[in-house]
Parts: sequence; structure tokens; C-alpha cells
Amino acid sequence: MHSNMKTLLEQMRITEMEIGARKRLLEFDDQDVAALLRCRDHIERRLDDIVETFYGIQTSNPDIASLIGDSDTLERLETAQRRYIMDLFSGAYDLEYTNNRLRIGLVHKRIGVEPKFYLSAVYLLHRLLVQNLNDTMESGLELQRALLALDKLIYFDVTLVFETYILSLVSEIEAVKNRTEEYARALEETVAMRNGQLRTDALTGLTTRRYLNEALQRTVKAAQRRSEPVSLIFVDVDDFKGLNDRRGHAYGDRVLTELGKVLLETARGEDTCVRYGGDEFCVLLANSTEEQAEAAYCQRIRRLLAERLPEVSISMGVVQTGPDHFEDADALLKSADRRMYLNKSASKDVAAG
Ligand SMILES: Nc1nc2c(ncn2[C@@H]2O[C@H](COP(=O)(O)OP(=O)(O)OP(=O)(O)O)[C@@H](O)[C@H]2O)c(=O)[nH]1
Repeated sequence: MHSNMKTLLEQMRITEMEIGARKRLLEFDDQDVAALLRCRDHIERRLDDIVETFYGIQTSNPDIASLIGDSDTLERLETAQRRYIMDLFSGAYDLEYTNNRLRIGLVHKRIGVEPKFYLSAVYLLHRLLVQNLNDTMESGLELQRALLALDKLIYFDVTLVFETYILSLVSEIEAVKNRTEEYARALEETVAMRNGQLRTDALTGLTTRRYLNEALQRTVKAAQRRSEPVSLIFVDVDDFKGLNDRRGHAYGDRVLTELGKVLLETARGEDTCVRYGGDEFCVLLANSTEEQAEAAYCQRIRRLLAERLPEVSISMGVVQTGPDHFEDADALLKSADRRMYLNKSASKDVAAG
């Protein structure tokens, strides 16, 4: 058996047993085989005539004519049609016969022959065969048997052709489904990547301002449940523009990165360190009063920074909310920023003497 033939039959799960079962469903038996075989010579004598009439009628329909296309294709189709007609009366309705019908189904689907055209062609061929058998055979039981057997065999073939249509459609749908899933996965990855970039500041690795509000709400809610205070530190580098101008932008970046590290090292797991924008940072401290934030955090931040970047100074503003009354996120941010600004102004005044 040819290997392609094996796969097509395997794909359709058609075995000798399955063919037998299908024949039984249509009550197609040895008597039918014999009846068809007896017609063989009659049909063979009229073969050219039948095929010519068939394609004469088919090509008179402009839709079918355009499906067929050129005269080479027509010739190939005529040859295939001759073979098929002789197959119908060959008496051998086995795996090879079945595979040929499956192949016809696939070819029809591939070149876009719609079921209505396929079925009308089957109808036409059936009509021409019946007409020729009526003309050439004596009327009687034998002819009746042959016509009934032909009906059964054509049902057998049409079923196979339609099953390949369906199989082919299902695999097209599967392919589209796979492509859609692939596209959705790629899209999800892109979105996840973008979200990741937005959630984390690329330079310092701290949380971005976009997620500060989310963190504030989460921390304040937890603090409300536990009646704990929350503190927010607003941090701003002094004269960062001057540092950038004097020492270059790359140095400025290093200052921001180092400050980010210091903030992270100082904070605990439940705290949130945010790059608010430019040279401004926030640290959100869970379960911390303003005094604790000043004493434990602000001092440590200053000490670490002095060790690592002695030429850089920062200003900080600390505010507390809770445990009895909690301010909303915006108000908390505004007052921390104001405190930082007041502290910065005070130290500028001191520096100015
Ligand atoms: N190197 C570097 N510079 C940045 C970055 N983002 C913002 N800047 C610069 O940071 C500077 C912030 O300047 P200002 O807002 O005037 O603040 P300042 O110079 O620190 O002044 P004061 O806050 O009054 O001390 C601007 O010159 C920005 O261009 C960054 O990612 N890297």
C-alpha cells in the first residue's frame, strides 16, 4: 500500500473492518457487487459518451466552468472521471477504492469546490449512468438490482467525500485556533513586560510613582485593620541639577542608583520604596510613627549616604497618619512634600548664613 494512502485512511480511521461496517449500514452485499459487475461492459462501451455529456453539461454552468479553468485541467478531470466510472463497476470496493474517494474529497476541498457543486455533479453522473443502463440493458430484475446497487455505492462514496471535507475544515479551524492562541500568548507577554517596566523604575529598581497610590492604599488599609500608624518619608536630592551640570549626567544617574540602594537597604520587607520622579523618592513605612521614622530611618539613610556619597546631601520630610484617623493618599503625599520643602529651605537658609 502507498504510504500517503495509509495516512489518509489512518487519519479517517478507516480499516477493512470499517469498510465492511459501512457497507452493512447501506445493505451493500455480494449481490450488489455482482449486479454492478454485470453492468461493466455496457458502461465501458458508453464511457466516452457519458464523460463527454457530463462535462458538456457541467461546463455550461459559468461557475463550474470557472472552477475547472483551462482545457488541461478539463482533460485531467475527464481521465479521472473515466477511471471513477469504471471503478464503480469494478466489483472491488476495498481499501484502495475507499482511499481514492477520500483523495477526491480532499482535492475538491482544496480547490474550493463547494458541496452544492459536488452534489450536483454526483446527481448528474448518477442520472447519466441510470439513463445509459436503462438504454442498454433489458428491463427486469437484473437492471433493478444494478440500479439499487449503484445508489448504495454512490451513497458510500458521498459519505467518504463529505467526511474528508469535514476533516479538512476541522484542521483549518484547529490551525486558526493555534495561530490565535499563539498571538494571544505573545500579546500577554508584551503586556506583562510593559507592566513590569512600569511597575519598576529602570534606573533604580524601585517601585514607580504609578504604583505608589496602590501601595499607599494597601498599607493604609492594613494599618486601619490593625490600628497601627503609617509614616511617609519624602526624599529629594539637594541641588541635583547642579550635580548633573558639574559632574555630568552619568554621575547624576549613579547618585540616583546609590540613593535607591540606600533606601532599599534601610527599609524592611513590608515598606515600599518609590522613585517618585527625577531626584524625588518616597518611602512608605508600615507600623511606624513619625518619631520612629525620623530616628530609625532618616538617620540611617543619612549615615549610609554620607559613607557612600559624601558630596551629596538630601532633604527629607516625614508625616504620619493613623492609628486613629487616616488621611487619604493625596493629602499624605502633599504634606510630606511640604515638610521636605520646608526642611530644604531651612537648610538652604543655614547654608546662606
Ligand atoms: N542624571 C539624571 N538626572 C535626572 C534624571 N531625572 C531627572 N533629572 C534631572 O534632575 C534635575 C532635578 O532638578 P530640580 O528639580 O531643579 O531639583 P534640584 O536641582 O535638586 O533642586 P532642589 O530640589 O531645589 O535642590 C533636573 O535637572 C533633571 O534634568 C535622571 O534619571 N538622571
